[in-house]
Amino acid sequence: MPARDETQETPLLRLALPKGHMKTAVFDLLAEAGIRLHHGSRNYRPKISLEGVEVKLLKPQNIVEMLHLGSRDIGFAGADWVAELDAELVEVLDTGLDPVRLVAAAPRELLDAHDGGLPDRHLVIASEYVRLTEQWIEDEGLDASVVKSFGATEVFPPEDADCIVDNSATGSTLEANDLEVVGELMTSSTRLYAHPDVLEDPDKKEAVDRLVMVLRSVLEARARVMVEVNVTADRLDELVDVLPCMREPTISPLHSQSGYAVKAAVPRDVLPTVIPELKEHGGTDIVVTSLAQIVP
Ligand SMILES: Nc1ncnc2c1ncn2[C@@H]1O[C@H](COP(=O)(O)OP(=O)(O)OP(=O)(O)O)[C@@H](O)[C@H]1O
Ligand SMILES: O=P(O)(O)OC[C@H]1O[C@H](OP(=O)(O)OP(=O)(O)O)[C@H](O)[C@@H]1O
Repeated sequence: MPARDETQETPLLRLALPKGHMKTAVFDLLAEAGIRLHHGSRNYRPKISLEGVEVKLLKPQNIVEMLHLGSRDIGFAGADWVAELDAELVEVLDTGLDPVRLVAAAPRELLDAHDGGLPDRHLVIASEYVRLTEQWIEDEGLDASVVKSFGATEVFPPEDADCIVDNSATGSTLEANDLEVVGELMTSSTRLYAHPDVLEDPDKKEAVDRLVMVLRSVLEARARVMVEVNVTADRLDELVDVLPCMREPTISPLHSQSGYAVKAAVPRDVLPTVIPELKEHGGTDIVVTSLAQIVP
């Protein structure tokens, strides 16, 4: 472990936040959870509004290494780099943010010339993910060697490699370079990882659990909306039957006994079917509102 400045107060948690692709979504998540960060554009040590937490911005690959070495306690990183670096970390939260697929891809021309598959000869595969690529070569029983890339992997074929292994989000970089997916090694997303020892320390564990709870509450709230609907007493039961909710809906009598107001946190993606169904089952005055946080 690197030398520590003993004159500085030891933080309870040393948190690593990602620079690069994953930064925006992670910073938005923290902001929605009410966690403020103060930093200048070139300052990699922002101040965080969580007592006892010290923050540093690092590239995700380095976050995995620092967590593995134990010089950081918790940090956000992609599952792909945790797998590539074979790091023994504990995943404490999968945010599901910035999902990517780690894929093998080859030039369309090459595949077309070999009945849609890879040629049966020695292949050169370019990738930043050398370990995972070597594992894939073994799993697929290929005769291949890996050339390590440091970005711009898609430009290697056809002259400098036969195919590539790289992450793909929208697929537009593969498309722009005439590459077609021939295999999927894994899927990845932004996750919060901890060094195993952190969870053995009760104070640190409590701080991690609290952070995970508030972040999860934001993710949960993003996936749901609050639906409020009025209904007459004779149709209450049939309306409640078509209303998906977390546990039981809240039912309140309307003024002058004219019916009920029903309220439930509903998964956002069922709205297109649920709203018409509520109307069909006697619902009126339907109001849908966004949620900020849900703690079950
Ligand atoms: N659209 C995306 N493109 C690339 N990596 C992404 C994307 N979305 C999420 N990630 C994840 O981000 C991590 C890599 O982050 P990073 O910002 O360092 O990417 P990079 O390609 O090395 O960036 P840079 O182009 O700045 O070198 C990986 O875990 C990867 O899975
Ligand atoms: O599927 P897409 O939405 O096109 O995104 C995936 C691409 O984005 C990243 O590249 P980046 O722009 O970071 O350049 P790099 O390869 O040089 O790191 C990644 O390495 C892929 O090449």
